[in-house]
Amino acid sequence: MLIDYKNVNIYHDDVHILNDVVFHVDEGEFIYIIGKVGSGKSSLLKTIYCELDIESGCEKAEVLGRDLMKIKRKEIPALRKEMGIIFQDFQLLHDRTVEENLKFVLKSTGWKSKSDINARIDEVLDAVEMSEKKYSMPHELSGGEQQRIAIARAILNKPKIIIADEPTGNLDPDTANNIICLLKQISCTGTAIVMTTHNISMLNKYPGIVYCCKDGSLNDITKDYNKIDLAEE
Ligand SMILES: Nc1ncnc2c1ncn2[C@@H]1O[C@H](COP(=O)(O)OP(=O)(O)OP(=O)(O)O)[C@@H](O)[C@H]1O
Repeated sequence: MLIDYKNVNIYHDDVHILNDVVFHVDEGEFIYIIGKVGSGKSSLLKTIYCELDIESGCEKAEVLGRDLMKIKRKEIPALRKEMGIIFQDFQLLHDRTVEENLKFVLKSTGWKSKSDINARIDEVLDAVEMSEKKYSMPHELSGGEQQRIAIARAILNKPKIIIADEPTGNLDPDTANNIICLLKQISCTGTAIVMTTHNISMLNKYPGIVYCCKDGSLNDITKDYNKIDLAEE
């Protein structure tokens, strides 16, 4: 199991955000986290990549074999290296080309060989169908293209999990559709995708496991998500 949370409590300072969270992720799973604004979706994701601490006393909080209640600060970069993280606002470096954005990540995660670096960059750009934009600057790309590059960056180190916080939040419906389709294809290669979204129409189009944050709880609603009024979420 890649993520194993049992009765995890999530706080911001003293404010309780989610109670008794039970959350599991296995290889290749495609997981949506839905819920209203402020319901705790991003907070849950932040615990997974250790931006938000999990306090001791929970039953189990494991990500990629690490116990998040015991993990040390210095161990966090190695854990993050094993996951890809994608944000709504892409977060590319705007002072350099697409190729240099990708090279920067590879070099800072220990890649040394120039030929390996170049080959991996070509592979990921091909995977997201952006080979032609290798030498473009981020500002020369559309929002959807920038998100594709952010996905290329996230898969550089062949992560076991991709965490995506509203990856289609800034995109028009067609472009959003393409991005979810791309993430779905990536999940078919064995990488688990955990994604927050307000884009409920995708849930039918690209089925997956659906969790909902509501009233301080996280519930697996996969079996009945189309029976509840998702227009509210
Ligand atoms: N850094 C912070 N410090 C204190 N409280 C925070 C912090 N970040 C978020 N919160 C609070 O935690 C709650 C959950 O926020 P979170 O961002 O997880 O919600 P969300 O479901 O992701 O919302 P959205 O759909 O708007 O992204 C909100 O009440 C928010 O105000």
